[in-house]
Amino acid sequence: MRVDIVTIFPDYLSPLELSLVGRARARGILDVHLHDLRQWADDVHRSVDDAPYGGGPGMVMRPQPWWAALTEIRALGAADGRRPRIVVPTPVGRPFTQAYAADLADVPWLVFCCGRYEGIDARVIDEWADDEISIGDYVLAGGEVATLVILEAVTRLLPGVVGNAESVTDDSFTDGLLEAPVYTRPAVWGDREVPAVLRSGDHAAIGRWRRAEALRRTAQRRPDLLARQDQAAADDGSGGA
Ligand SMILES: O[C@H]1NC=Nc2ccccc21
Repeated sequence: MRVDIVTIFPDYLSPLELSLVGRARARGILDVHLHDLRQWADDVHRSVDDAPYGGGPGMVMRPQPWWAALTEIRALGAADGRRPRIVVPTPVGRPFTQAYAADLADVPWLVFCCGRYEGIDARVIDEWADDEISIGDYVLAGGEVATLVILEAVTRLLPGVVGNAESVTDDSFTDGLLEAPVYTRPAVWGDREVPAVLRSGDHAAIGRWRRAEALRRTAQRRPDLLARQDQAAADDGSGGA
């Protein structure tokens, strides 16, 4: 997978050199290219923002640098007919979910546009954005952190990135439930003991315990996920969660 990221703060993306994504890059599974938006700004001050029409607080990112940047990046694929899927992380986007990550993991070339200020001129979004994605209902200062979140979730789904393929399929949200609690040695820590069933060696009982804990946790913390499960079950006629 090729990923291009356009930002006015390239250093903000340096975590992509570390850990899971860093290893995927070192192994050639992911090919990341960072671009400083300012290199395309057409004025001597390299300005990327301006006052919003209609007034209001803050500044808006100008169309010209984005248009030039995305035109040049898209042209990289012209020779061999490749076209990127252009993603704009934004608070007004579609919610990012595990299913959305799985969708993006199948795309050979992603381009992330990191907005700052009050956002990017709407004409850029209208013309160029294939996806507008929100990572949650809270306010960040820009799209860089959201791009890191989206890229980590997508990268771990790429073949060969996560050693134990099972840990990708049975983690939270993949089966629609929150994961059960996890434990490791020692068996007793202070006055707290690991649930005996997990040390019983009875894998059927362990599976039942984990499922019950996942359902209990999900009902307690994310009843919305259970409702989604029940609706999905109703749609395909099978039993509830
Ligand atoms: O405000 C944030 N909420 C959710 N997603 C975002 C993506 C880019 C910029 C800002 C946000």
